[in-house]
Amino acid sequence: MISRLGKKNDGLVADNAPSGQVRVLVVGDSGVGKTSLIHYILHSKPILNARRTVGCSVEVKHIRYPSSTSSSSSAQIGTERDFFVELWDLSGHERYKDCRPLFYSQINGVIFVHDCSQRKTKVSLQKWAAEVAAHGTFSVPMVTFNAAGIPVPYLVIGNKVDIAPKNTGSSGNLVDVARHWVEKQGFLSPGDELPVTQSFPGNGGLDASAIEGHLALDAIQRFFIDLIRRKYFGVDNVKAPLPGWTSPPRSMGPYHSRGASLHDDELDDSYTSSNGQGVLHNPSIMPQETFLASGFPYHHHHPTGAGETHLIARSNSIAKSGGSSWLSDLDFR
Ligand SMILES: Nc1nc2c(ncn2[C@@H]2O[C@H](COP(=O)(O)OP(=O)(O)OP(=O)(O)O)[C@@H](O)[C@H]2O)c(=O)[nH]1
Repeated sequence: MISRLGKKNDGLVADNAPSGQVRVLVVGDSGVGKTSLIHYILHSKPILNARRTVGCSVEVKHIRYPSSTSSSSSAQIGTERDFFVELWDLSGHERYKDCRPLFYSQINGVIFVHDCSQRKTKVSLQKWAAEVAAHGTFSVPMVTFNAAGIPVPYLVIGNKVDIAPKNTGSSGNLVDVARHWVEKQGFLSPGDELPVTQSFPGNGGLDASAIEGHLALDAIQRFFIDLIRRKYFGVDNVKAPLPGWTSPPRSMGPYHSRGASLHDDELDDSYTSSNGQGVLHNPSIMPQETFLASGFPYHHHHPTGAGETHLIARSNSIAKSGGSSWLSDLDFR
């Protein structure tokens, strides 16, 4: 990836080295799909064999800013800079509870993930928020603390909507869920037959291109760009809504004092985007608090033991160096 950086692009000269980096923690209970989500964010396609994370794994996404999703008013004419978004994928397993705080350092943003098919993972987000708030150090913290009790923006992503019990009028059956989603996209009218292929095991197959649009990648990109803007451009886009999202009236203010937590009823206060790509909650407090839904039909196997990804050596090196990350070579400030 690094070799691609520094190319001239439409007459705009980018620096030879990335201009900076933001760090995003991705937390939530074991098995909610954090690794799978990160893979999708990076590669725009579902992962084939998600493996349980050992300790912590870090993936890096390259973003060119101003990008096509940034607002023109914020763009600096004639400049285009490269940034890295570090996605720190923390194992949700209890056995790593004690070592996790080692990774809660210099955080620019947090993505909380829960599994829509298991309500307790949503309730757990309060615990996760408290853990990050108690042990984290934050880069460019806000003066006030938000609903999660942390001083940096966060996203909440409800994953596995494909297998979650629905309040959408469908039965919760995978094919029904896919039909509902395809209808929302405008690909199908109610009553039309859902095109299925034999490529998807178990249910006779679903069209992959329809499935793969279920996470609002654009909203996530905006979140990353907002973090970059906060850190490097001093722009705090607290109240600006994402384009294409409608917002119901809401009385809650943008921030809560420290000690506040993510409440279940807040997580339930949902509405749907006008482009139908996801579910977004709490619009009045965007982008500090943005709620998305995602889900892709997966094979269900979550290997343990021998199948685990082995990143513990890297994790240890972070511990030994007293918090200075092996990713420090990516921090080009
Ligand atoms: N049906 C469905 N399964 C999913 C989805 N996302 C992930 N999975 C499956 O859920 C299991 C766990 O996914 P992971 O991405 O490893 O979960 P994790 O949160 O990283 O888990 P830990 O590493 O233990 O913290 C895997 O079998 C995935 O294939 C989804 O959107 N829908």
